Amino acid sequence: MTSRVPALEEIRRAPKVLLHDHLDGGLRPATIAELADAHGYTGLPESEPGALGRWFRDASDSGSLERYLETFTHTVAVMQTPEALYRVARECAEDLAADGVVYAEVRYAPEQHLVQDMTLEAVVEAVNAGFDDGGREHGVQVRSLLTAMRHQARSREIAELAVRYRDHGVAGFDIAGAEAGNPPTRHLDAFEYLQRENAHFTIHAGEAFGLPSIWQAIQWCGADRLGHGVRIIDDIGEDGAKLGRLADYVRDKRIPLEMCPTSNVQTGAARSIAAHPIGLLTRLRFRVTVNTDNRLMSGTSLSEEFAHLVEAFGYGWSDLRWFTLNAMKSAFLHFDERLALIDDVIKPGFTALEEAADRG
Ligand SMILES: O=c1[nH]cnc2c1ncn2[C@@H]1O[C@H](CO)[C@@H](O)[C@H]1O
Ligand SMILES: [Zn+2]
Repeated sequence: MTSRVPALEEIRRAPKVLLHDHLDGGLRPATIAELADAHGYTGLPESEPGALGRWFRDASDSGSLERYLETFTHTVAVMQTPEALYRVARECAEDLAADGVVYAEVRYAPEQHLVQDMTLEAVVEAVNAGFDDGGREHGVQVRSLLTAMRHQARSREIAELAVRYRDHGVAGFDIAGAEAGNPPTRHLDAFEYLQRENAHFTIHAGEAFGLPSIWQAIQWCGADRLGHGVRIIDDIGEDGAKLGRLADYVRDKRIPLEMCPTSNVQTGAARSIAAHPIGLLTRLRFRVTVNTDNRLMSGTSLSEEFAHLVEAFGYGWSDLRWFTLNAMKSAFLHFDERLALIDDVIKPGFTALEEAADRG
């Protein structure tokens, strides 16, 4: 039986789409502990998996993006060999499938995995193999997005890497890291190159910094989607009555917002889930998508993010279907492939759940 108010266990069965999830933010605590042991990494704050998982969540609850990002030192430290990357990617696919995700774009920064002299290509191939094998075994399609770190200077090189692997598991490009002081225009060269190559990219913008960052990402860099984009709210009147020119542009052009509610509460970009701009942006029919950001640091899953929104805003099955269709339409996948997933997987899956809810 399915209920009218979607319950967590039912949401898990819905065919979902995830566009914003970091590979190095989604490891299983037990895997971190085992890899640390195997590779002689002694820097972990806790050794027992349960305590380690709690440590990541608590340490990420600081209200500051910079402090949130410090926790990645530990996950990146244990992802420095092809075997470790393969395992982490394969388990990621397994965990997403267990949560009912049918299509995912998972991102990571290849330049952070070169400590033991792997080449950038070896990094990409190890992750791709993990996604392929895990995806095939558990029934989920996982593509990667290659991230360049915004405080570093390798974005052009990483953009070229993304183009080289565009037909081999890599769906696009992204920049991430501390936003304040590192505007997207620092990487204009990479974005202009990607545009010339007809390639897709998203930019973390409007998370820890406001409208200028979003404006640059769209109007200077040409981003297809916005990572977070929560601060677009600064260009919208209190009750949504009046949109500024940038907010109008984002809505008119249907620019997808990759929203990550729990992560935003942890980094201080929103006060609570109930106070998260996703409520207003959804009412105003921006192209909102729901995402996890970092399942480990936020102790979450896509189903749990949906369940939080159901609780805070009273969303029903039709809203969850709408978020999912928004995400699938916004994926960096060819149009015919998006359509096939919508027609063959997403719509029938949601219809079955909705019909069961009507009968129940
Ligand atoms: O919400 C976020 N905002 C900005 N950067 C992030 C966020 N989550 C993770 N990373 C950064 O992206 C890198 C590659 O995956 C991570 O190592 C982390 O530093
Ligand atoms: Zn992110």
